[in-house]
Amino acid sequence: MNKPQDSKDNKDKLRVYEYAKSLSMSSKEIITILKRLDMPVNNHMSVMENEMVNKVEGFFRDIKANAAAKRAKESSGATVSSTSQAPSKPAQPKQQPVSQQVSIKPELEASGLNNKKITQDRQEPMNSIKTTTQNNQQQRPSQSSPSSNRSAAPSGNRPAQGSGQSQGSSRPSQGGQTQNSRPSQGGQSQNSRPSQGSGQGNRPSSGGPSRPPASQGANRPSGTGPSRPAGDASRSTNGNSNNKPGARKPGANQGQKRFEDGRPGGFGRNNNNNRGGRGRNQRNQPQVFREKIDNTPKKIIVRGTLTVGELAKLLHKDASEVIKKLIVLGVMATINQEIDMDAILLLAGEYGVEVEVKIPVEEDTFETVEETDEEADLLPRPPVVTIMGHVDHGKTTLLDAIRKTNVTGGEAGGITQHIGAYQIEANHKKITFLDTPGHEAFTLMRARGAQVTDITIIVVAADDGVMPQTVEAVNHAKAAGVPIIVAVNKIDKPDADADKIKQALTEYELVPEEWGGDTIFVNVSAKQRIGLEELLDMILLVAEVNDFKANPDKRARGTVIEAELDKGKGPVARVLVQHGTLKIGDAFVAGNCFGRIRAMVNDKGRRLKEAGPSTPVEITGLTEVPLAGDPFMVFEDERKARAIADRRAIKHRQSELGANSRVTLDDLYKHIKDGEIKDLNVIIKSDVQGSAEALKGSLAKIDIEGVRVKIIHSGVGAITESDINLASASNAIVVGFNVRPEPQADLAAQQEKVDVRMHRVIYNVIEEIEQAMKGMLDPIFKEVIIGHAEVRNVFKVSKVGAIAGSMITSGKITRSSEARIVRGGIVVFEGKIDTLKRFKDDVKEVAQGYECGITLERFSDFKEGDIIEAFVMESVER
Ligand SMILES: Nc1nc2c(ncn2[C@@H]2O[C@H](COP(=O)(O)OP(=O)(O)OP(=O)(O)O)[C@@H](O)[C@H]2O)c(=O)[nH]1
Repeated sequence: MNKPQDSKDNKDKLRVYEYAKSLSMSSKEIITILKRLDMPVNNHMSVMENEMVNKVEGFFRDIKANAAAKRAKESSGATVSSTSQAPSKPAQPKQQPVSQQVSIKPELEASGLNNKKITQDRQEPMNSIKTTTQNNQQQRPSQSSPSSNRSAAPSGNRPAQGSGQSQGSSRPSQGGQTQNSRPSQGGQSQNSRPSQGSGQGNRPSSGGPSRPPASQGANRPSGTGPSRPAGDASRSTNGNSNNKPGARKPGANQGQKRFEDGRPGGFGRNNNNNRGGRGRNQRNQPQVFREKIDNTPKKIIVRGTLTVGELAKLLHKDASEVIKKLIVLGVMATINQEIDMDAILLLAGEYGVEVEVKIPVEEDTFETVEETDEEADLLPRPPVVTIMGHVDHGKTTLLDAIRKTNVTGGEAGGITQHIGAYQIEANHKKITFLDTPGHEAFTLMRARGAQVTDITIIVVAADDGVMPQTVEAVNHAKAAGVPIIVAVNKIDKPDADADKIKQALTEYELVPEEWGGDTIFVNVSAKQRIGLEELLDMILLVAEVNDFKANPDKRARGTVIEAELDKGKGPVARVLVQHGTLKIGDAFVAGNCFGRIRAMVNDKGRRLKEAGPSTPVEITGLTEVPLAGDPFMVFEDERKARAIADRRAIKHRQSELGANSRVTLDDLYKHIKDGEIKDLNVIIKSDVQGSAEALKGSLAKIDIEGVRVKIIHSGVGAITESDINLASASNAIVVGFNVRPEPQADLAAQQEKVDVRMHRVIYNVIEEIEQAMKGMLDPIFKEVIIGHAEVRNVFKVSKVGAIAGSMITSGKITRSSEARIVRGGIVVFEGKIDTLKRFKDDVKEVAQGYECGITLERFSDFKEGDIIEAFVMESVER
């Protein structure tokens, strides 16, 4: 076994890299620290003198004073803990050089219980660990270096030395404790450390014996273990092994118990220092262990993966203890390794700790993140209703009638304010109505990604009938998947014919309940206020069926309904709170703007302190004016809100420049192939109803490899902005048959990048769509170079610009080809050939070996020596 001298030798051999390894640190880090401490060090092979180790330890101690105290506390009395540990770590191939089977603690050994090798299988199930850089964890004290260091320090600085101590008895300095701790050392003594690692053979001898085994084991508070990898080490020691690292590790200490002061029992083998002293004392004196206080938290909050160290901290555990547990669970991880959520949950479960997983939302694009709430947190919320219908059918009158008749008693005195939406109460339940009737606003919002409406009311004048905008409204509501209630209005009129309306709407799949369908029809007179209550009842019924709920107990999210710059108040936004509760003082982002809620007013002109789900409010406190349909969300503070708004603004500008994601016939095939599209949404506008119907019928028959055409709207007349909005909101293309887009629609189509196709022959429409679905639409063009010319002279001619007197050096140049100017290998211009002349005559082409004069469109900066490369675009099969 180890003799003191041996250990000493070993000591001397401790290298920076070994020391670093023992601390789970990189050599570079240790070197940096040494340099900072003015210690002489060259590279990772430099020898770590005691003094150096001491200094490093001291350094860590200083900066980790708190952690040290904590750890010390924990480490104190523990009893030998789980057997678990010791597994060999097969899992980490990288690191583990040799098959290491770590033997278990001495005690166990003695009892003949250990020596279990933990096999890989154990680990297989959860190989969650992402990185495997380190060596054996066991040896590595999870603890971060500091801790280990600390321990090490006492022990005499060399972690490795531990073994020496192990002997404990023999080595005074070591303070018995350690014995195990540094197996490696032990090993070393005999062989050099490294070697030892592997060779257990040696170890045993050295280490084994040296270890006062059992006894020590006994002493060793396993508790300590945690903090010190040593604990592990010790185990290993016994057994054997690998320990190289272990050896160095301060771990050694671990083996030891910690003193009350929290320090590891020292080993300090060599050292003369107090620590060493202590170590000795330790042995001789009755050791006072601290009682272990279980300060395990009941619940921890996890936001994604954690490193072992971070998890240990959250659990108020020593990292090495956590590492051990993980090993038992089949996860090999070192302190700095990240473990995934499964492993976190498993480990927390081991400690009986509840885990709340809070994955942070992708905050910059918060509107795309769907928050899921616990069912228990959800409370019913008022439905949000939009009224749509044909012009003059009474939408505004109906909205006003509802607003006036159903103001709650307490708020009757309030002055009605236009804030984009209002709330009424019917049967003690609230209903929110959006103030802007019509499907244009509805679909515009939807095109901007905002889905605020829960229920739509389609108003149809009983004296007029189903009109084009009625149909549009129905299609817009259907495209949005929002439930429809039909309000047959103006039934007070003598020529009102409600049944005619019902009949007409059956064509659009709106069949009244009394006729066996599932659409609710209510006869009303907005003007005479007839049937309003029934209408409200029906709204509440639909709301109940759909079970609209929200969690009021979280930060607010919603949508901007309107916004404007008010002369007195500055930027104001009318927002509909959809989730959570909005409060005065909340910092928020609305679209690309941000602010802090200065004041909130409801539709009755009342100031509110907070607004829950489905509540429309007008807010001030914005820095800029957002857009209708912009998403709105509250953030922790204004600084964060500003940063997010800024990033959104930048991204918005970038995406405006970039390509759009809307489907077009040109890229339809790609979308189909990628499985992104199952239906091709089409809007048809035609000159007469007959052709629209004919087109609809023909397109409906198309079915190419399971992909079908879905007509989401068809109508007669020019293509309107509303059609474009619907297309944009529904990712549809627009087919115009014998019609043209209105100027506004044209503009909107360009802006929204909606594909609009105009045709005069039905067959062409069908063929084009079929071809697009098959990916055979347009030919692909490829460039074919037809010749080169070299510029020999440049003539400047007023009015004409520059003429390049050139020699055709290869192929030919034609008048209809395109050309690029190549100067020194760099293309300086590309464009069309303007003129091609031989002497004074325009020619169609000039062949190789002839001279000619060439001018290009919009280019006159020829230089002698330029190469003119002529090319044409030729179509190729897809
Ligand atoms: N007799 C009768 N007239 C009504 C009724 N509802 C609305 N009106 C009248 O119909 C006309 C149009 O009503 P609005 O409420 O402006 O119709 P609208 O659908 O909002 O019209 P736009 O805003 O132009 O789309 C007005 O003159 C109303 O007075 C009703 O129930 N009975």
